[in-house]
Amino acid sequence: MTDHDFDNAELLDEEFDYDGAQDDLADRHSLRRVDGLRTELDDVTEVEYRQLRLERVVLASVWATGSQEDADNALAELTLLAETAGSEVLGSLVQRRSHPDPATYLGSGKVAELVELVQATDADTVVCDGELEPAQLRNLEDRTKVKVVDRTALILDIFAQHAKSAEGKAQVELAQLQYLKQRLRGWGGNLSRQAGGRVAGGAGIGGRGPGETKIETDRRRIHTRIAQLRRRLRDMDATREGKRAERRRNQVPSVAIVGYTNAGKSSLLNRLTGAGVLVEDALFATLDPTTRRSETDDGRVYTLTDTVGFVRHLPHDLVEAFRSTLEESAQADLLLHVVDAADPDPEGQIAAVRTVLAEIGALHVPELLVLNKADRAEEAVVLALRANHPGAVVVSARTGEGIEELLQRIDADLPTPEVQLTVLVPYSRGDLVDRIHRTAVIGSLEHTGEGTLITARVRPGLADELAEFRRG
Ligand SMILES: Nc1nc2c(ncn2[C@@H]2O[C@H](COP(=O)(O)OP(=O)(O)OP(=O)(O)O)[C@@H](O)[C@H]2O)c(=O)[nH]1
Ligand SMILES: [Mg+2]
Repeated sequence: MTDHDFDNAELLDEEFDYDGAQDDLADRHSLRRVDGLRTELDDVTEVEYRQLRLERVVLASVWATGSQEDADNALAELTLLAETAGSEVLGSLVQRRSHPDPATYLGSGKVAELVELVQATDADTVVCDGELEPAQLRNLEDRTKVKVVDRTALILDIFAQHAKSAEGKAQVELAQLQYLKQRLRGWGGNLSRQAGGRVAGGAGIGGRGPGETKIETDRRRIHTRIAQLRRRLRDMDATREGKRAERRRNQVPSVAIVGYTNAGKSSLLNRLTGAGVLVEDALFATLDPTTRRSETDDGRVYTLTDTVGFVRHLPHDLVEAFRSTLEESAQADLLLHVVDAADPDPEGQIAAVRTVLAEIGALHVPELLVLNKADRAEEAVVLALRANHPGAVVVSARTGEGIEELLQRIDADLPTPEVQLTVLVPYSRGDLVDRIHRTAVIGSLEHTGEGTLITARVRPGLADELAEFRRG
């Protein structure tokens, strides 16, 4: 169940309750098994999300373009990703070269250093930045004698740990299977060769997905499973689309909160609506979209949706799997693009987010840039960002600074109702008057002997329903 599962009547008529999202964190750290995945295909597709096991990792990265600072930022982000996955980062190693080595990712001298680093730190996993070829992973495993995973596997692993709704879990499993499918040849044998070694358990990063050796024995079944997941996701999307259509019919404008992971999207939703959504200083805390209702000063209702954060080089399989979730943003009336102004590279984050927005066809939606964490950001950085992005609003979800201005900007940027009319609504139709209050911009309102006389700007759907009461 996602938070989308409310109906429109509820949306218009009731306040949302506290939804217990704060308990997410406790949930997330406990043992979980995905329901509904173990029916027909017991032997291959049983997916177990094991209890978070702290892994001892070292990071390896090839730095091809950009400044030293870019390289440092990239490594800091990889560290944060690894920690989010529950690992302890023991060391890292960066190599400057124009291309990764086709056989071993790092050049041979660096591979020798990596082997030493693994031994010296007693690490059990190497995480390489970027997306590696199966052969590169295999060769590095042969040399280091520990498990080697890439950035894509790491992100998939975080998503697997964080997925909560049935839809989110299905989406992550689909992405994991797509990723594994391309790497079957490279993985299975390699890991079984190492049976008895430290990686034999198959737990931890890259091992939390579908079991590799079993999968290798039946590739066809992966395809069956993928088809099944696709079907299931299509059905779920149909349900979601039904709700969206309902909202469109009632013409409730929607605002989607997008932005880089950890930018403060959930904090902002909480600040704007008191929603009680999980906030965590971790990457990809939010995977399931949460929708809350809000109101403009003149009482028009709109929805605010918080959704999964973006990251540089978001794995393509994940974007594909999460397409229907992400596409919600493409259908919004307004995007609040939240930026962490205290991040070392906010412009890089903005660019990465826009790349994903382009990929999901959301560039046509009006965007309001929100520079968040103003309480922590350096003034010079905020000034530079404002100069580059005129129209951006500076806020702090933490202190509340700028929130009033933001609300006003949302008001102003929401689509305004198009149809100007005067209606005389009989007292028996209080429901219509109520909807006018909630969706229209009211010019004047007067109680007369025959009913309520209202002059207002309303949206076309409501104008149609009011046709018989029009006086002008
Ligand atoms: N100092 C400061 N910290 C903030 C502010 N807004 C959010 N944070 C912190 O930033 C971290 C991430 O906040 P979230 O709201 O979970 O960010 P998110 O964008 O929803 O992150 P994901 O769901 O993981 O993509 C948390 O530790 C917040 O407390 C702010 O205005 N100032
Ligand atoms: Mg969030």
